[in-house]
Amino acid sequence: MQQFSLTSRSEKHFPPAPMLHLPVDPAAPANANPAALRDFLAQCQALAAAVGRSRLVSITLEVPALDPLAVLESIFESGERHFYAERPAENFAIAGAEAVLSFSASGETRFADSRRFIDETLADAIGVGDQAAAFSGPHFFTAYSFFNDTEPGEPFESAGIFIPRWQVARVGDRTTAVANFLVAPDSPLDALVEKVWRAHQKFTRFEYNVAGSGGGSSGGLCGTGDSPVPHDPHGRDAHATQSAHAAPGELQTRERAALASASSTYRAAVTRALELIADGDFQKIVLARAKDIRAAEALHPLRVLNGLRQRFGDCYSFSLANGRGQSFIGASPERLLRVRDGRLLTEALAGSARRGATASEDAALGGELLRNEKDLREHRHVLDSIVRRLAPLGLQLSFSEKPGLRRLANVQHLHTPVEAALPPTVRLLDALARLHPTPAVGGTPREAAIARIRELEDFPRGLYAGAIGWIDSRGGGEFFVGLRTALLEGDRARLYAGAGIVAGSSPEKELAETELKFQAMQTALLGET
Ligand SMILES: C=C(O[C@@H]1C=C(C(=O)O)C=C[C@H]1O)C(=O)O
Repeated sequence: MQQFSLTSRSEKHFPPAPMLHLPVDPAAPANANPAALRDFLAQCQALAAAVGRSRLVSITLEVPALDPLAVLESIFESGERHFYAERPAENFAIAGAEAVLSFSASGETRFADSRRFIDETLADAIGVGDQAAAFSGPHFFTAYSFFNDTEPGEPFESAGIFIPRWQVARVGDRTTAVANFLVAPDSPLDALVEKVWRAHQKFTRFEYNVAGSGGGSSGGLCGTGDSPVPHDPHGRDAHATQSAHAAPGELQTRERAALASASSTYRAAVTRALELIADGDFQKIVLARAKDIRAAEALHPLRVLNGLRQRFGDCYSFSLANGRGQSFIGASPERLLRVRDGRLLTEALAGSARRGATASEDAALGGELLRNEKDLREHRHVLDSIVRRLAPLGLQLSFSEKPGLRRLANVQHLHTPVEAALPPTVRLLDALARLHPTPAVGGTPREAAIARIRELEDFPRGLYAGAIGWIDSRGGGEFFVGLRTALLEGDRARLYAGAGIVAGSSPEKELAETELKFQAMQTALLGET
């Protein structure tokens, strides 16, 4: 794997140089053999020699139907990076693993630096295969933490990007496989041919590994019974621990005390935020909690994910592994941004209520939410911010004046989709840099609220409420917000949930809302709670 450094060999090219495509059909019988592959790679090597540096080569192939999650689970190794995202209601899933090229950045320039890395990588990339196929070509799997900077020792960088060695994606009933590799002017050609040919064979006749996919479980309760002291991946005291060796609902006394104290810490933070709102420091702030739990055995991120994708069909079920044994998983309801065919899609999602047990209770709760002045105000802050932040880019946004409802298995939200044509001069990352973090997860005014989040929360957010997604070689891509999530390491999980606070919010109700939001992940990790 190569780590990219910003050497600025090319000045900012605008618009970016398109990726070079060679007119070779890798699926044609004449090409699908090692000798033809060798010729092709020799050609790539000549192109690498011409510029005096390695070139990223990306081969796209349509393959027989595959489930990308099953492929990733079959090949899963905890020492490798991976990215997985699926939204069943939109009928797509994408998986990628093993970094061929990676990049990280931090601070306020992280979006601009990422853009430069992507442009420079694509300027040197060579692609073959069906470019019209969905998810063809190299993809930049990307994660931005909530804050511009992360704290030392956090498992994910403040901006982390990788291009996977292999990628499998499904849209409807079509599956594409992409192999990416670097060809250096002096790469040993035979070894390269062998490696790429093996990958080709593997994905055209993929066999799932049903028995041993890495051990661990998607849940189960802890049986070790000793210390409920949380393992804290960030080296701080955790908010609350649910060491789940007790049956759900039967918390030990110490655990109950820890949960009660976490609850009162949260209520106190909300009360303080309400004072700051009354003082005019800001109008909205989103305050979150972290909850640490422990399972009976190692938690396998992809097995947990299988439960999430089944229960939350209209969310992004995702897993991001850092290759050092930690993964960040979730079922996020919130699209931050999608860019496709010159159109940008984003949304305001804020204002929450529980689901009802019956159709009439559910409809009544939804109706109340749609009329609730406090929730509508909370929602409006997000919509206004999206409009304010995107307007300077010259976007003409269209959205409806009144929000609708997004109904998830455990909770319902006020929802307003926002759409615009993207001017050719505006890039996905320009829009993302302006949108993130929206007041759905930060606050308004942005800077004043965000500064207080660090003060009022006593755990690092990391990727919680961050921006996670991918960018393709044509400038399209999709990002969602890191919500309804957990950070997994071995048998430990840290769950995150927050709620928007505005004048009129009640500490008790906000606490209940975070419990509701924890539920999705807690159930996926430990079974019914
Ligand atoms: C902050 C979270 O969710 C966000 C906050 C919401 C709210 O305050 O009503 C609703 C949806 C999300 O935008 C979370 O899930 O942790």
